[in-house]
Amino acid sequence: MKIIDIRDAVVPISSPIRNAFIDFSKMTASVVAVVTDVVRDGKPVVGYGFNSNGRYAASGLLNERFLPRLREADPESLVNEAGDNLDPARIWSTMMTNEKPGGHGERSVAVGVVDMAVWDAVAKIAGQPLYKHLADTCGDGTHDNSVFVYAAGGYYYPGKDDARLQEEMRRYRDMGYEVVKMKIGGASLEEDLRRIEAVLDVVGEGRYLAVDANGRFDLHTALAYAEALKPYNLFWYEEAGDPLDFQLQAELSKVYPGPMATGENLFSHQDARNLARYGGMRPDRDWLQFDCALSYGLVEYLRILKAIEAEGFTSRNCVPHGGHQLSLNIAAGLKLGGNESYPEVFAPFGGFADNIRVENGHVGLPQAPGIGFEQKSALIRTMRTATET
Ligand SMILES: O=C([O-])CC(=O)C(=O)O
Ligand SMILES: [Mg+2]
Repeated sequence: MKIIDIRDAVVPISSPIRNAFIDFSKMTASVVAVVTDVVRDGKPVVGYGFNSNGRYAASGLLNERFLPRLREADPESLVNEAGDNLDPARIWSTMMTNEKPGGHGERSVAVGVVDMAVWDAVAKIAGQPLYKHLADTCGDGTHDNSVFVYAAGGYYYPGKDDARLQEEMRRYRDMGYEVVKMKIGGASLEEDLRRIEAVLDVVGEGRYLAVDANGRFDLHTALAYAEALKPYNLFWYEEAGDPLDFQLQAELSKVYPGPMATGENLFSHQDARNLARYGGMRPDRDWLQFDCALSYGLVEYLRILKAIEAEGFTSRNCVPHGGHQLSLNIAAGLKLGGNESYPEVFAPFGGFADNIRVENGHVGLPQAPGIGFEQKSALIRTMRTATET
């Protein structure tokens, strides 16, 4: 078998929302389709990928470096020993030929989007949902039947007052989510505390609310928020400071007793290991949010899991950023702590299969082969139209 075509496109995932650091008015994503010569149900198997959210489309990197390397490679060098399926690790190494280590930048996004499409194709060719394939080939042979998910939203946008924020959170709870997440750090501490209390009026207790500062704070501000947030006993306090400021994170963990979360802007197993080593993160309560789609894909995520396990964490510490179905499959197949979900933002990329409801804060998984894009009609339509497949 072989890859016969790889197509990429840029799609908007823009909206007027704002976190503490950026607005999403011009946000884009890359979509990639890997077309194979394998036929299932009378049609060629096509794997799809996209690059999560928060980083812009990587078309320059894809078209100048990573896709030409795959197109120029001997097709046989990209398949497994048996020659009956793609080999994600070999494809990864081919893409990374002549790339120096370190300074991961955003090439990890370009590699990540292709890697997602490759795994989708691999599971479709294997005739299994990806979570089952992962459990069998990279896990312990068993998988979780449902995954903890929380509803991420609570953005700042023009004209949004506390009543609108409360309505949004009420909708998430009505959809079956228990834990909701809101943005902080885009307003004064006083205003954010008022917003937090408004949401607590809806969800009842701090353990149902996570807050996300998107790396906005210096140490002084991070500590001031920590002090103010402490009494609420929140689900977590996320990305207080710059993603690479491990000392800030470590200082914070000395004074903030509640759970903290970070890692969505670390894009390699080396960076993940540094966070685990030097960031003061506590395996008994903290959460690691590496997003495989932004960080060289699932091939690299397997290395990330190994690296953090060597530092005392387990896969259950991981609740990836991004709200996408690849992480959902990883969460079920490799037994992570859960997955993010965006019920109302980043459409059609946020959210899960159309016909699977969230119940008691957990979501089930589709049975169809692949990652499950075909079970989310608006998303597969967007991907097919963009790549004309
Ligand atoms: O607003 C964003 O960039 C998304 C984010 O941090 C998250 O989902 O945790
Ligand atoms: Mg975040």
